[in-house]
Amino acid sequence: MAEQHIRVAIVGSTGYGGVELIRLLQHHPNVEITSVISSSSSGVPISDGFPHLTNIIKRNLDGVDPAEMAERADLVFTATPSGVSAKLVPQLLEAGLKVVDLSGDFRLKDGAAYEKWYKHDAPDADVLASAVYGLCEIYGEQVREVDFISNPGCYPTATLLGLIPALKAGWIDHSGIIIDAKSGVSGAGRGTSLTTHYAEINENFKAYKVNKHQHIPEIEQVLSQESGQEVTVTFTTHLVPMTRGIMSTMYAPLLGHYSEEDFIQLYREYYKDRPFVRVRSQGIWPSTKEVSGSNFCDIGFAVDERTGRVTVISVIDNVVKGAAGQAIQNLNLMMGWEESLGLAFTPVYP
Ligand SMILES: NC(=O)C1=CN([C@@H]2O[C@H](COP(=O)(O)OP(=O)(O)OC[C@H]3O[C@@H](n4cnc5c(N)ncnc54)[C@H](OP(=O)(O)O)[C@@H]3O)[C@@H](O)[C@H]2O)C=CC1
Ligand SMILES: CC(=O)N[C@@H](CCC(=O)OP(=O)(O)O)C(=O)O
Repeated sequence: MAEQHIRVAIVGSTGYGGVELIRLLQHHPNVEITSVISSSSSGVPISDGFPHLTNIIKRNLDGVDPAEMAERADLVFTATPSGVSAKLVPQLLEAGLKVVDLSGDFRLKDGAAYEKWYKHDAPDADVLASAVYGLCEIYGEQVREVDFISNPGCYPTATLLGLIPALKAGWIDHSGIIIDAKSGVSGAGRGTSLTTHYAEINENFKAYKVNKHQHIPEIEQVLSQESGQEVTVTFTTHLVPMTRGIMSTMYAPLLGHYSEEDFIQLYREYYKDRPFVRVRSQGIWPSTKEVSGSNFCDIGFAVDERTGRVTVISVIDNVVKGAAGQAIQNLNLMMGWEESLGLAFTPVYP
C-alpha cells in the first residue's frame, strides 16, 4: 500500500524552482516540508529574503548537509544549478534519500554528451544509469515507485509533449523538424545577468544559444528513443519580456494527408488518461497566459496543405510544468499516489 505522508527537503530553496516548490507544496495533502536549504544563507529565516512567504513557511534556511537531510526528510528536491546536482545527488542517494533532481545533470544518458553540452564533468556512471527520466505523460509507468528521478528540462517538456504522438504515429518526417521556442525570463533563474536585466530585455526579443542550446541533445535523445530512428532537430530559443511561460512552435513535414481534426483526435486519444495535457479544438491556439501558474501543457495544431507541413504549438509555465509542478507530479508517481495530487491549479488569468 502507498505511504500516505512524506517529509521533503528542498536544496536550492532560494531559487525560482525552489521557491515555486514551496508555493505548490502548500497545497499538497501528503507532503510536509521539513527543511529548506541554502548553500549561502543558512540560519536566516527564508521569509527574510522572500517576504511573500511570511506566515506561510516559518523556517530558517538549513545548510547543505546530506546526513542532516537524511534525518529530517525522506525525499529531497535538488533545485540546484547544473554541475552542483551531479556531485550532490550521489551523496543523497547514498544517505538513503529519494531524490527528484530539477537540473540537467542526469538527463543525458551519454556522459560525454553531457560534458560537451553542459561543460561540466559527467556524473558518476552508475548513478546516471539509475536516473529515470521523469516526463510523466510518456514515462509515467517507469516513474512509479523508483527512488531517483531526473526531471525534464522546461523547453524539452513543451517540445516533446508536442511532437511525440505524431512522430510515433509516423505522421511526420523525423528528419525535417524545426523547433522555434520562446521563454520568459524566470527560465534563466534568479541570478542577474546582462542578458536578463530589465534594460536589456524590456521591450526586446532576442534569440540566444542558437544551435548550441543544452536542451538539443535531451530533445534528440527522447525523440530518437520514441521513434526508433536517429532524430536531429533545428532548435532556436528566444527570450521574451515576460516573467513566466514557454511557447514551443514546431514545424514538421507531413508524411500523408492529415487534417487538423486528425491531429486533434490522435493527441486526445494519446493523452486521454493524462490530466495535464489539454488538446485544443481547431483554430484555438494556446497562449502562455492560459497555462500560467498551472501544471498544464496546452497543445494546438495548424496543417498547411500548401507546404505539406504541420505546425504544433505547445505552451507551459516554465516554473510549474517545466520544473516544480512536474517534479511534484513525479513525486506523486514515485509514491504511488494520484498523479495530480496537490496540483489541480487553475491558471492565473488574466
Ligand atoms: N527556472 C526554470 O524555469 C527552470 C529551471 N530548471 C533547472 O532547475 C535548477 C534550478 O533552477 P532555478 O531555480 O531557476 O535557478 P536559480 O538560479 O534561481 O536557483 C538556484 C539555487 O541553487 C542554489 N545553489 C547554488 N549553488 C549551490 C550549491 N553549490 N549547493 C547548493 N545549492 C546551490 C542557490 O541558492 P543558495 O545560494 O541559497 O544556495 C540558488 O538559489 C537549475 O538546474 C535549472 O537549470 C529546470 C527547468 C526550468
Ligand atoms: C530563459 C533561459 O535562459 N532558460 C534557460 C533554461 C535553463 C534550464 O532550465 O536549464 P537545464 O534544464 O539545462 O537545467 C536556458 O535557456 O538555458
